[in-house]
Amino acid sequence: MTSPHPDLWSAPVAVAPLDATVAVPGSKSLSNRYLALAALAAGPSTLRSLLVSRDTRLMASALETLGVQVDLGGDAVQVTPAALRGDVTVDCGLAGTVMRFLPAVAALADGPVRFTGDVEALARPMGPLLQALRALDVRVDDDGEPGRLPFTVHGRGAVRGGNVDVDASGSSQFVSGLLLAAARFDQGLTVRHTGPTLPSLPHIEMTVAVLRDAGVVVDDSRPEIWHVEPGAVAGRDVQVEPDLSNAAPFLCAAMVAGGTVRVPAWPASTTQPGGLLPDILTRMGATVALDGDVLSVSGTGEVHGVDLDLRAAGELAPTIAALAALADSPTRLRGIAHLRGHETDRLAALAAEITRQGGQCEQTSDGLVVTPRALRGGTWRTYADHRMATAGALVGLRVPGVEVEDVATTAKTLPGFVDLWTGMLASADAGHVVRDGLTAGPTA
Ligand SMILES: O=C(O)C1=C[C@@H](OP(=O)(O)O)[C@@H](O)[C@H](O)C1
Ligand SMILES: C=C(OP(=O)(O)O)C(=O)O
Repeated sequence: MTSPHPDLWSAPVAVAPLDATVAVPGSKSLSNRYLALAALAAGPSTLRSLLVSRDTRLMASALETLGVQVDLGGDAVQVTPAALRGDVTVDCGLAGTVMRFLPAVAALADGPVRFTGDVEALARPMGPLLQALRALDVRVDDDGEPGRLPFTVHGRGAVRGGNVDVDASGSSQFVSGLLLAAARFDQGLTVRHTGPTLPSLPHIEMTVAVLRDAGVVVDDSRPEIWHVEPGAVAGRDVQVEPDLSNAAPFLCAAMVAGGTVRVPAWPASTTQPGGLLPDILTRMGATVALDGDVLSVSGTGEVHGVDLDLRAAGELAPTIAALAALADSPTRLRGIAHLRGHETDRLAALAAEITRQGGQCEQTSDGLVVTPRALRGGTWRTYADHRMATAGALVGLRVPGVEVEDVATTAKTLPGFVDLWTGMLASADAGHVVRDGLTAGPTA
């Protein structure tokens, strides 16, 4: 869609019920875990259907900078581990999975590793992770404001490990980032969460599952305590699941426009928080069915409000909030105070943009209340946040005149978003699968 303003994308309005099958590229969270772990493994890995997006390219480049060989070309990504070298700089961009997963890896390098990132990344919380590393006798220098990017981790080739406390109420990634490297610490590691709330538990369970699949022994039998035994990480040949959080706006499109959207290769079981979508969307009025490995969501255009604790799946909040703005009753989203430290302050951003369209959306201490109102269209700002962009596209399906600012920000996790979205609107299925052609290897 063209817009009179070069930085604005005119979100297309749905003019007929949808009938589309959309192949969503690989999971960002799984892709970056597999990459980081493959770099620490005892042998090479083959990663199939890995997501190729800004966040995974940043991870791959960072690992290459540290001396690991990562071949992103071809049908499958090959990773050949090596001794990690220091005296390098890692660009984290805006990727939480890079800025939180690689500091503990960098502690195993043979010299200083400086971490930098986008200007928006400088606001994201890092303190509890850096404190935990210091408690493990890893030297970390603040190169700017304490507890934020940029900082330098002084790798010494080895980390003692042992026990460490971390307050992960700001991000589950602090726990995941410690656990991912822990098998390579001399004594392994026991991590205990000390904060008042723990967001995104499925993402921690994902870390544990990925470690176990690589032969690492993890004890997670005690609540909010994880123990990783020291030992070798096995190189692996893995198939990456599609990104279920990125599937969310497409599935929600069927609810807004009416009709059906199908996503193939839906996993039978998953640690991705998007696994909660069938239940959430059913509560909001969708008809959801799993036929083999194809998830289909059908809607009538009628959407119901919900009262939802999204603590486990905060990543879904922008999509659900946009959907809620088009509902027939109010929605309350709870348990997501930590979204204030995501790509942007997502609670403020969602409240501002829904309000700018004529809607009503108020922040609470730990979430949002969305009260549906007739929307009028207008500029939808995105604040460098990929999920704000896809949320704007969803609103635009129903509301004429929504102009999404910097839709290119979707490249963080879904570079083919605009083509997939317009392909979904153009498709009258007949077995045709809308895909982006960017993912390494087959997606379905
Ligand atoms: O570990 C991961 O892959 C992620 C964990 C979550 O982070 P928070 O716990 O900071 O919300 C999630 O929101 C993010 O998109 C990905
Ligand atoms: C919070 C997110 O990303 P990150 O991995 O950068 O934290 C997200 O993708 O919604």
